[in-house]
Amino acid sequence: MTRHLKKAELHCHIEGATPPELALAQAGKYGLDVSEIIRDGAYVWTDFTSFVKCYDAVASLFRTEEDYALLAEAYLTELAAAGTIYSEIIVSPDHGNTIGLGADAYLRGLAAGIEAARAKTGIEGRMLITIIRHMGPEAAERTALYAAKRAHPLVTGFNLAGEERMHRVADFTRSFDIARDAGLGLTIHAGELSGAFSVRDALDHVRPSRISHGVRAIEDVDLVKRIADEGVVLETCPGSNVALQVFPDFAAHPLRALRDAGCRVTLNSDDPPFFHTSLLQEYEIASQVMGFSDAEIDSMTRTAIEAAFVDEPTRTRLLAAL
Ligand SMILES: Nc1ncnc2[nH]cnc12
Ligand SMILES: [Zn+2]
Repeated sequence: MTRHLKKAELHCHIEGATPPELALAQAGKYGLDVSEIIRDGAYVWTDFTSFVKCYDAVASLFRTEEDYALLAEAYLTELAAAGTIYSEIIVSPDHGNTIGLGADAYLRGLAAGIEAARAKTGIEGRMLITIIRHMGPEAAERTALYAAKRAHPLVTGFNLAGEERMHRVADFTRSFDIARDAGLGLTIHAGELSGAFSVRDALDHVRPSRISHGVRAIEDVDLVKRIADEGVVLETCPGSNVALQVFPDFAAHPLRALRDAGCRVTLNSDDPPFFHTSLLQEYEIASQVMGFSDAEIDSMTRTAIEAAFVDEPTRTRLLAAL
């Protein structure tokens, strides 16, 4: 049991945290048919491509500042009930723009939800603006310029998500330069759908302090050593990886091997209801299926706080809370 352990996560896509019941309520609110994407109370997808389609359809059910506030508050309140003291949500102002809400209102709504959850439970939250690979480098640069304006103080980081098999990290270096110059923390989805070369690309071209997933680095022993030597933090999401068949099962997942090789690893939920998981369940899997001790799990939580994109007084306070 890990319910008694304090928890922290660095990697959850906020629209991907929508429970199907909330998606159904949102669809009812706007009179929309979601029978193509929700069946028997579960999201319908079969591979990464259909997952992204389903994700985008769910995102389109959130149309106002209040909708986004409700989503963030509900998610963070659930996390806090499971003992979570810190969460970074990955946000996409492009979704706000697509729906006609606009990026500022999108962030304001999410921030209101984070603040409401903090007021109720004490959980601390931050937002990482993401660019999306399959939307291409030009769209990414526009989003980076928007992120650099620091539209909300709770925006502290910058990520690259989306279809990893499209484009190379080198295509997005300008975006990352813009985000870095604005003082945002950097992380990149790599080594999830593509192999070790993709992680190497991210480290060579951007040098982020963290890699989102990074688990397929295990295919290259020299790269694993480099990650360990350079102290790069891996935001691992085992439940997501098994759901997307990156690995056939938890026994084949490299979390233990990466940790044993000296890599700094953390536990994360990614898109929890899509992958039939939750942060609590990721902790449970680490404990009950992968056999990590409570002390080993605590050290992953500590690593998450050490690598969090927060100011130093907040980090000190969070570390003291562990
Ligand atoms: N697991 C994932 N990988 C890449 N992009 C994503 N966007 C939402 N979930 C994602
Ligand atoms: Zn992700």
